[in-house]
Amino acid sequence: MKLSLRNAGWRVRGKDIVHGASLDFAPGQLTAIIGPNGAGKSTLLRLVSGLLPATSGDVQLDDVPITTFSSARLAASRAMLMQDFPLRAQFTLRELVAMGGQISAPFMSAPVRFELAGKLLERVGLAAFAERDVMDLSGGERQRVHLARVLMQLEAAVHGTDCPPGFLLLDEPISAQDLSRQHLVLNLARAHATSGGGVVLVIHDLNWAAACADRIVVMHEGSIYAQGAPEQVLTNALASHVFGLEEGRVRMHVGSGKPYVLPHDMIYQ
Ligand SMILES: Nc1ncnc2c1ncn2[C@@H]1O[C@H](COP(=O)(O)OP(=O)(O)OP(=O)(O)O)[C@@H](O)[C@H]1O
Repeated sequence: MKLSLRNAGWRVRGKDIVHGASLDFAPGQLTAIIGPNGAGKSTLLRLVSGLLPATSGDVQLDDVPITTFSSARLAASRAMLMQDFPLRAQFTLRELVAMGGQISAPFMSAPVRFELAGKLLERVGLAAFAERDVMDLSGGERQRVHLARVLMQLEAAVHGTDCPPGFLLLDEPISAQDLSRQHLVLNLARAHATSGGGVVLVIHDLNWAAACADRIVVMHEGSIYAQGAPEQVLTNALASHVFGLEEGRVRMHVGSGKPYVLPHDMIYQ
């Protein structure tokens, strides 16, 4: 399965928020989208998901416009973790995660659905809270239960088959996580790619982007400014032009060969 933007854009109130975006997302590949606040990253991801219809160009799954897909086929093909994740109803964590498969795998039996939900809760480090009310979670825990829910959406759709899962679209999935859970979440994203699913990740932390991505896409003022392997893209020239950092902030990590960024000299008085 291939997910593509073809010269896609979104315009509102006479302003191009995203314009002329052309990108292909492949199974097995993890793409990180980086860029300053307001650059259009979340809008681009919402276009990729089909949740936001493009006002110009096209978004395609296997060369077919995404707008023509049934909701069940779309739910099986891609799942999106939003930046904010409001919860208005009272469910246990297991129930919420199990609901992730309702549209993508409508014929899965309840016992199988609940068992798979339990396994996903284990993977996001929340097994002990499976029967707890979702309203009683911390911000970081809530973000991870929603990650389990979107993983459920994709994995339930291919459960018991040899088919790879669909595209996992994550908008700032580590924003509420401590350092070890950041690692856990990004490892889950990587595992999804290793199992044959595609991953597209909006992320502010340039060091995590460089460490975990096969490809970095840089958004700047609504356009795709650069794309490629982390070491090709994350240069001093880019850090200075796009992020306004002083020259010399980007270094190469000797062991991994990956770039890393030191945003400032830390001065303590
Ligand atoms: N409905 C809307 N009407 C007008 N402007 C909008 C609308 N939605 C988004 N924008 C503007 O579009 C720009 C891009 O928004 P977007 O959320 O895609 O940025 P982003 O790169 O994800 O930013 P951040 O890093 O701050 O999350 C912002 O300047 C935002 O204010």
